[in-house]
Order: sequence, then C-alpha cells, then structure tokens
Amino acid sequence: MSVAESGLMGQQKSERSYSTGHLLVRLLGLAFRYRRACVVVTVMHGVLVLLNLATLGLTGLGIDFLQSQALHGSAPRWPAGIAPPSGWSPLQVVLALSGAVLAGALASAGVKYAAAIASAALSQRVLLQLRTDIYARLQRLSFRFYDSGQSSSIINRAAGDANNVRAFLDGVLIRMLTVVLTLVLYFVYMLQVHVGLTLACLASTPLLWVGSVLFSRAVQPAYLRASELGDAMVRTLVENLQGMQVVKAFARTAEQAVKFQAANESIRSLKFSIFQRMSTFQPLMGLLTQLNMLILIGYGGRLVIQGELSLGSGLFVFAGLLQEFAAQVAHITGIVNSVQSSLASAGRVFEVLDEPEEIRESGTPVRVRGVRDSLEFRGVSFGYVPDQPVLEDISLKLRAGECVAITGPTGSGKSTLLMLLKRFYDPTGGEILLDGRPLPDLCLADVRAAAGLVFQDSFLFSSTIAENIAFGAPEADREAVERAARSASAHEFISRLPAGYDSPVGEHGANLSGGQRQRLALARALIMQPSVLLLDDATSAVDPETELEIRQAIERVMRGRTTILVSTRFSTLCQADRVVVLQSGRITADGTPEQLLERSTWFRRLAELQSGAADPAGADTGESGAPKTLSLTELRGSVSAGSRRRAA
Ligand SMILES: Nc1ncnc2c1ncn2[C@@H]1O[C@H](COP(=O)(O)OP(=O)(O)OP(=O)(O)O)[C@@H](O)[C@H]1O
Repeated sequence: MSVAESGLMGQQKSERSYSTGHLLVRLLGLAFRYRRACVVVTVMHGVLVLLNLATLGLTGLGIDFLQSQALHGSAPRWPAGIAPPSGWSPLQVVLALSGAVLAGALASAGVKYAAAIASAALSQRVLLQLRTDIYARLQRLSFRFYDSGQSSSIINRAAGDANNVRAFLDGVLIRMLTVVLTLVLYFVYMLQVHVGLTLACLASTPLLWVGSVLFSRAVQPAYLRASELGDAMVRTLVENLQGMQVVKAFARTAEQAVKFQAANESIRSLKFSIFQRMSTFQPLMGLLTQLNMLILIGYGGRLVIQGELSLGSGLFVFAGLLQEFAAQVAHITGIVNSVQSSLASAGRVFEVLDEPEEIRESGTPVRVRGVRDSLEFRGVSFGYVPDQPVLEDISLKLRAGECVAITGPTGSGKSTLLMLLKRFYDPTGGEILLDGRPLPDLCLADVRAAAGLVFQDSFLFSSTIAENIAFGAPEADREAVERAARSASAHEFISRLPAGYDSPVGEHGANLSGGQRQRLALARALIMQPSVLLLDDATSAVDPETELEIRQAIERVMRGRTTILVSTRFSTLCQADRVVVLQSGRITADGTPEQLLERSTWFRRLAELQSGAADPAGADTGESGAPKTLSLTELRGSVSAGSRRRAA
C-alpha cells in the first residue's frame, strides 16, 4: 500500500510516492521528538484504566458482600486478604466500599482532566512546530517550486494537512497505545477471574482486527482524494477573492458561486461517503462485541449457578469489562480513520518538507556589500521548463554605476533576466558574475540585499505605509522611511493621507492607485540603499503625469547606482546610458539610444511609434496610405531631449 502524491508537485514535477511503511517510520520519528509528553499522556491513560478496574472490582465486591449478607452465603474473597475489621457492621462495610468507589471516581475524573490538558498541549506544540517547519521550508524553496504548484494547495497543506499529521500523535499513537494497554490489562484481569469464560467471550476478537484492516484499506484513497478536493475548493475561494473585480466586471458572480458550490459539493459527497462507510463499520464492530454479552450471560450464568463464579466479582465485573472492551474496540474504528487521514496528509506535508532547495550557496559563501566593479552575464541561458529556452547565450557586462535599459517585445525574457540576478532562479547555462565572482559563491542574502527590485506589479502588505516602506529594513527609523519616500516622490501623497505614514494599506494595496503603489515599492527598495537597482517596467501602469514623476524619481535615485531598467517606453529608455534589445531570448542590439536608432529596427520602430510618428495600429497613415515616419535626425532630437532631461 502506498500513498501516491498527485497533487501540488506531482502533476508537474517528479511523481513522488511514499510507502505506508516509510510514512509510518517518519511519523514515529516525529512522535519520538515528543516522546516525554507522549509517555506522560499514555501513562495517565494507563492510570485511568487501573482506576476503572479498581472501582469496578470494588463494586463487584460490594455486590458479593451484600449477597453474602442477604442470602447468608459465603463471605466474599477480599482482595490481597485485606478484609474490613471484624467489629464493623454490614452498613459500615457498605459505606466504606461506597466511599472507596467514590474516591476512585474522583481520582479518575482528576486524571482524566490532567490527561486531556496534557494531550491538548502536546497536539498544539506539534502543530506549531509542523507549521513552522513548513513555513521555513517554503521560505527556502525556489520560485520553480511555486511555478509548478498552486498556492491554494500549499495553504491547505500548512493548515488542514498539518493538523491531520498532528492527529497521528494524539489521535492514533497515544490512543492506540492506550487501547492496547487497556485491552491487555482487562485481558489479564479477566484471565485471573476465569480463564475459560475469558477465552469464550473474546473468541471473536481476531474478527475485529481483520475488519479494521479491511476498513482501513477501503478508506485510504478517499482521504487522499479529500485533501485534493480541499485544494481545489481553497483555490476557487482564493481566486474569486483575489479576482473579485474581474468576476464582477464580467458579471460572473452567479457562475463563480456555482463553481464554488460545486467544489464544496464534491467534498461534501466524498466526506459523506467516508462517513457512511464508518457508520456501517462501527455498528458492525459493536454488534460483534455485543455477541460476547450473550456468551457471558449463557456460559457465565451457568458458572454462577454451578458456584464456580461469584455474582459480583465474577459475573458483574466481567460484564463491566466486556462493556469497556467493546468501547475500546469501538475506538479502533476512530483510530483506523485517523491513521488513514494522517497518512494521506503526511505524504502531502512531507512532500513540501522534502522538496530540495534549488538555490544554494557554496560551502563558504563570500560576503558582498554591492557592486564595486562590474556585473556580468556570461553566456547565460535559462528556461523555466526543460528544452524550452527563454534566454539563450546572453553576454552583457555593466560597469558599476552604469544604467542599462533592457527592451524588447513582450515575452522576450526581460523580466527573467532580472529574476536571475536576484537568484530567484539559477541559469541553466553560463554564469552571472558580481565583481568577477559567480553568484553561487556569494552569500545569498547579500546578493539579494545588494539589488533592489521594483516589480511591474508591486505587492504590498496589509500593514501601514511606513511598515511597507521599511519592510526590508525594520530597524529603520521614521526619518529614514521619510527619506526613502521623498527619493521615490511618495512623500507628498503620503503626507496628504489622513494618518500619513501610519495610514493602513489595504490588502495588496487595494486602497492606493497604481502610481502610488509603484512609488511605495520604489521607496521600499531604496530604504535598503541597494547598490544595484532593478526596475521592471516600473512606469507601465500609470498615467503620463505620474509616469513623469516616477521617471524623475528614478533619475534621482539612479545616480551612483548600477541600474537595470526594463521598459518598452521610449522616454524611459532614453534615460539609460546603454540600451540592450532582447528578442526571443537573445540580445539583438546593444548601444547608446542614439546608436540603436541605426542598429535596431525594433528600437527604431518603437521610437517612431512613441514619438508620435505612427500610431500603434498603423492607422495614422498619410494620404498615400503609408505610415508617417520621422527622420533619423528628428528621432535623434527626441533621444537627446530625453538624455538632456536626465543630465539636468
Ligand atoms: N514562471 C514561469 N514559468 C514558465 N514560463 C514563464 C514563467 N515566467 C515567464 N515565463 C515565460 O518566459 C518567457 C519570458 O517571460 P518574461 O516575463 O521574462 O518576458 P518579458 O520580456 O519580461 O515580458 P513582458 O514585457 O510581457 O513583461 C515568456 O514566454 C513567459 O511566458
């Protein structure tokens, strides 16, 4: 039997499959980390069983005593020869026995409470640790992992599956140990009361085990499927919340609600079918154990009549023990159920924990503070998917302090180039060198801190503006936050907000405009004082006025920093010392903006389109029907106007 993983990574990456044995060994390893707490809880349950036995035995003794008094029969067999003083009246003996039973019940209640608290504390500790481990692992995993998976599945693994794995400790292991301990103690107790009756009453026990194993095999695939359906439901929910605007804009609210309902319905029907199977199994097991009662009454009754078994300490105690036995056996159904859900979830949790860390440092990483000399791509190739190159043989060297713009058609690999610099991915060929040293030889945190990246669509956290700006430098004081905001031309709009820097930023920055979000993202990058600035289409989503403001801010902050600007805006490209044209993952031209007007048809076309020479659709045609084109001299004029603005 194996738990095959077909979820998150299984679909798109290696199909990982864990055998049940492997999962059990690892789950036991987890339990071993909490062995002290597990032993304490199990011992408490053991004490509870002993207390139950003691109170049951004392009650039986009471019945035997009353029988001897009422029917003038033989005196009961006092345990370990401890009999009440001969001077005690029957009432005193009965009161003493009742007092002892009451004391046993009180002690039992106390131990039960302590065991429940200890068990809850253990399970919360394990859950906390598991979620911490999963989160720590997720932080170290490369973007490739996230590309292949779905965040909803990860959420489900950290929330639901981690909880099911936790249940292995208190819901399976401790409960199983308790059941076994209880059954053994009862069995021994019953044997010393009457061997023949014990064997007769428990003859059906092997059937219970066979039934449990069969049930366990039948429900296991259903638990795995339930987790996957849970992923799908969370995904539908998350996507609908995040894409609420699109859903409403396209008037798809009703359809999406139906989709969500369908996802929930499949979970409901699967869970219900599991529940149905459990509900069939449980009473069947109960019925089997009740058959034991028939044997007890028939065979045990005969033994009492023949005087071979006492009524209280024998038949009554036996009946009580068989009831307890049945209750413990009923627990086995729950345990089998928990084992299967724990195993299914353990496979999914271990899959995340076992995911290899793709981005690693060398054994002795070199500390760096930024670019002192150069940043170089040397023959770099890369593809997200094997055999589908996105970048091919990229060689590009930036001197410290230089500003290089990368442009090219959409999908040509511009953003990917920046991702490689941040080591979100590693190249599949060639290498990237910082001051002559390959990136993997350098401290990863230093490499990432050295380069401030402003994305095309910047993610903001739902905290305050100041906290968002200081995200990478939480120790920064308000003055530093303001300085960064001023450099990013964000100070003015922040000051106009009612709570200024303490204004809350809605989820994903929902209460801010695109331009405001971009400026906050720029300030967030600047507060780290990065020596390299990576700007990925930072002005793509804003109006011309805001674009100008952001461009001016960028111009200010670029000074003294090695900058890579990804853009398809002619005006932005003119700000750079050099422009590199990337087409289908290859560099097709490299030079100053002026040089590129002659060297690259793509760049020249871009210049013409955005200098008002021709409209993008080619509709702006002269009478002859041919698009109007600006002369090279006119285009050079636009380029130098852009460069002059920069110099100013
Ligand atoms: N995470 C990913 N997984 C698989 N393929 C990807 C991933 N990200 C990008 N790609 C693909 O890689 C190619 C280059 O993408 P990239 O985002 O680098 O292009 P770009 O030049 O920045 O495009 P744009 O100008 O539209 O932003 C595209 O074909 C894109 O579909």
